[in-house]
Amino acid sequence: MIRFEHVTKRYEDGTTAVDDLSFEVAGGELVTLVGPSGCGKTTTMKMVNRLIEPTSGRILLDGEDISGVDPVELRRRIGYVIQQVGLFPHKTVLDNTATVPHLLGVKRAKARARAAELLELVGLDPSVHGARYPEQLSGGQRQRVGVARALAADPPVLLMDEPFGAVDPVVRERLQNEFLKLQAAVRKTVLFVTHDIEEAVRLGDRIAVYGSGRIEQYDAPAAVLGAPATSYVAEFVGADRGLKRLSVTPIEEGDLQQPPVVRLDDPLDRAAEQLRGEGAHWAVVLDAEGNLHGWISAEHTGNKGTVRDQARRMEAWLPVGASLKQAFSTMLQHDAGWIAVIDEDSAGRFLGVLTPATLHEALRRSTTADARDITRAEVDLDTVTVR
Ligand SMILES: Nc1ncnc2c1ncn2[C@@H]1O[C@H](COP(=O)(O)OP(=O)(O)OP(=O)(O)O)[C@@H](O)[C@H]1O
Repeated sequence: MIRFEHVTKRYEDGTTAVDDLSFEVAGGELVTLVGPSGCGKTTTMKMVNRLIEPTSGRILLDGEDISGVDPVELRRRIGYVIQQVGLFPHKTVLDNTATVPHLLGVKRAKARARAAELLELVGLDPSVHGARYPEQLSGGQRQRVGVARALAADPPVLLMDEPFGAVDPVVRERLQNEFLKLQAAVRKTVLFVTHDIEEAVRLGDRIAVYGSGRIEQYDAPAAVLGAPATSYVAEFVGADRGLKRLSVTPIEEGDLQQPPVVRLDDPLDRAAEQLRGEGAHWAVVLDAEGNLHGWISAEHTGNKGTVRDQARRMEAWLPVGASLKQAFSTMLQHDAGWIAVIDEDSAGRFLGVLTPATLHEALRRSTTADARDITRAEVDLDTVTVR
């Protein structure tokens, strides 16, 4: 979708801001450009909508060399969100959002109706916030309007330059979560500049870690954190990268162990026999549909009655796809040696359990070490020791 081919930008004073850059962003992908100040992120981004022209090399949008596209026409296909949102102070929020469609020739009433939809999409109530002026909004609300406005012409590509940089960390995290939900729905091709590795990891399908004018590593967040390509990247992502990786690695079905399972209506003596046979101290209890009910300890089996009489409710569970960080945190919160994992999409069907050992394995898997021919011993798990 967006392709950089040997792109270099040298400013007139001789500064090489971007040096022979080649990379590609797939359609519908969210790529974060992350790196220290002055490493060329903004220059990279501004070359995509021709606010800056490359010194050499080509940029292709959907296979078309953008140097031959009229900049105004090009920018209609590209939404642009910046930190200082750039809203018109004398226009209401609704009119700010409706500006682009209106400029594109959409009738005023229709443009405003679309603007109201977009405000709702970014979590603002058009009937409350629509009539306000930008100065009557909080910083976080202004950023939301900036995103709504960038989406107004429904462009396939979004460029976002530190869009959440000016708000406090709590609002920032909320905006990030909202944006991820929005992106799951609208699936734009996004280039997102940030100098914050946490933000890059949280939002990006892939991350481009910039050194000076060059990309040092371009990969999925888990891989950048798990197997930094250079010592520069390792230092940039931080010594706690193992912990960061927990938050970007989802629980997958293949990570799970299958413990002994009994049903609510099984007689207790049969459950006791089963657990003895398997040498287990506990079993997961499922209802007749295979959904998670709870668990039972071996010492509570063997009497008269059914499993239902002795089963305990299961507090420590998560849906498949939740992050390993949530899994770890749930284990700690419930002081549990294992947690149950269910499929929320099929009414809570039990899939298996995650233990500290399988969590550790899942974290190793997340580096895709095997695919890269990296031996497991080289995959560094220095900061997360799960015993
Ligand atoms: N118009 C310009 N003329 C000369 N040098 C420039 C110009 N714009 C940017 N630079 C230089 O190019 C380099 C890259 O700048 P750029 O703004 O792309 O970095 P950045 O990674 O986005 O930084 P930041 O995170 O601070 O915004 C820097 O050394 C900067 O000083």
